[in-house]
Amino acid sequence: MTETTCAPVTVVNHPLVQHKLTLMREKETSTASFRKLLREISLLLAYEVTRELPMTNRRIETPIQPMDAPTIDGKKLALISILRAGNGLLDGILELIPAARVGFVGLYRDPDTLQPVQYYFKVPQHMEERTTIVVDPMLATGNSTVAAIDLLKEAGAKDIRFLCLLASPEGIKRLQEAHPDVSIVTASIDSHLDDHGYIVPGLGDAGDRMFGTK
Ligand SMILES: O=P(O)(O)OC[C@H]1O[C@H](OP(=O)(O)OP(=O)(O)O)[C@H](O)[C@@H]1O
Ligand SMILES: O=c1cc[nH]c(=O)[nH]1
Ligand SMILES: [Mg+2]
Repeated sequence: MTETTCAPVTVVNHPLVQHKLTLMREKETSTASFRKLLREISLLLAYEVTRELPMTNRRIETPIQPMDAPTIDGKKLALISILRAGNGLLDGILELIPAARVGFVGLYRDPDTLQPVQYYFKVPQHMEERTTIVVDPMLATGNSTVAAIDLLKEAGAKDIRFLCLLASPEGIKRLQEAHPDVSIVTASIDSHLDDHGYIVPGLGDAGDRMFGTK
């Protein structure tokens, strides 16, 4: 029997990330602070998720002499946010790579079935030519991420990475079974899911905490 080899799962253990994540987990943290921390963490996680981006050389002139210098071709990158909470990770990465193309997959998780319900889909053209980074702070059951990546692959995407803040072991297993080619970057793999599909210890509902809804 042949075993499927999965793309790597990277946990970003950097002290700055872990410190900010602890502040985000605390239930007394305000909506304003939560949003600010998510933005700050997104800049740090962007460093890891963009590590293997393809580079090209561009001819430039330094004050001393011409050289072929490495650059990222931002236009070849597609950043895909899973609405709503994905936007909290998107903004920081977009600030670092402003030329990136941006898409949105609108999904919410039905609280009873824990199945994703799609309400929006808009992605850049020529997805097959791009490196795609999908962002959503929470990988819980994995149903939302798997559904989003199903849709992105139907749209042509091939080279896909997934960035989240918190992952559950169940969500990682589900994503790896459905899409073993997709690498995962996260700030933490938490303990398990509770009976309502929430990550334990987690941070609660990321979208509600970002936007002050409930
Ligand atoms: O792995 P899953 O079990 O599918 O759960 C994770 C999903 O749940 C949250 O979104 P939610 O449905 O709350 O929508 P929101 O971002 O609009 O709040 C989260 O941002 C993920 O998209
Ligand atoms: O713990 C969880 C699970 C799903 N969605 C969230 O926002 N948090
Ligand atoms: Mg939510």
